[in-house]
Amino acid sequence: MLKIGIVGCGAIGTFISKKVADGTIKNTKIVALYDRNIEKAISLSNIVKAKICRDVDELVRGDLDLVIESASVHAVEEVAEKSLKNGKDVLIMSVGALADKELFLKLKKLAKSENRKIYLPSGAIGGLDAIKALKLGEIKEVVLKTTKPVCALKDALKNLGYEPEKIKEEVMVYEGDVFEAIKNFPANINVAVVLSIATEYSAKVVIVADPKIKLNRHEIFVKSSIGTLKVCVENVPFEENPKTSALAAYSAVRLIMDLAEPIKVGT
Ligand SMILES: NC(=O)C1=CN([C@@H]2O[C@H](COP(=O)(O)OP(=O)(O)OC[C@H]3O[C@@H](n4cnc5c(N)ncnc54)[C@H](O)[C@@H]3O)[C@@H](O)[C@H]2O)C=CC1
Ligand SMILES: O=C([O-])CC(=O)C(=O)O
Repeated sequence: MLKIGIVGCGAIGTFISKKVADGTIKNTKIVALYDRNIEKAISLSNIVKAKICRDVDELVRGDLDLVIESASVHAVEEVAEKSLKNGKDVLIMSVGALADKELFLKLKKLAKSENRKIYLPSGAIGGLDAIKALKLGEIKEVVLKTTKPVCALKDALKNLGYEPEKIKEEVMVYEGDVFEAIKNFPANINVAVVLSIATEYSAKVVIVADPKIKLNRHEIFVKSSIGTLKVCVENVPFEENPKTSALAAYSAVRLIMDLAEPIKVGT
């Protein structure tokens, strides 16, 4: 039985928990929950009957095997470091935090010394299986173009001085490197960082706000000496959190299911 603790009981944390509760993910139990908004932890505990923890320290000290971070980029350092130091594997959804190379290398070193794993799901994008193989050649170009409805980008746009309600036509709201992208769109573009980690190449990122689109679209372009990959995913957003694509949560569910599979499909 795989015992899981969840930090961040929002759209993704709740979705994964429901898939454990309904038996889609077998031989697994959610045993501990933490959310800085206690109401979120309480409503999730009504579904999975797990212990509600006061803080991350209490959660990582518990009897569990895997901690899922589904909170925010700001939570990653504490959750991952404390999980690994307490002998737990960690699955990170807010991969954007790892754009900080120092943090990435610190956690990698810690996972190695503690003989633990850090899992980074493909999240809301596809093609990482092929991209990891393309990386064995020479990567020449990596581009991610993300188009989301204005409402999904609203908070970030306001911080950047846009008036989201005045956007009536599609508009490019960002073009630049992955570091500034995740700084400005921390809840929208984690996928650019996972792409950069997989390719070990700083992706060029373009973000478009489109008032007419209903889906979250990610267009991925990777050129390597081995070949070129073009993938376009069009994701249904979560009703509870339109910033997040359902595929991101399904990808984590799949990853957890695969931990127990005797046959591994794909790279
Ligand atoms: N890797 C990927 O492809 C994707 C990653 N994400 C990221 O996954 C994370 C979770 O996404 P959602 O479930 O949609 O978000 P959400 O906003 O629905 O839920 C996040 C929950 O975490 C809690 N929280 C936030 N900061 C916290 C902290 N420091 N400590 C404890 N609790 C905290 C909030 O109160 C909230 O209940 C976000 O960072 C999001 O940006 C989302 C979509 C795709
Ligand atoms: O869910 C998505 O479409 C992508 C996303 O929010 C992220 O990468 O942060």
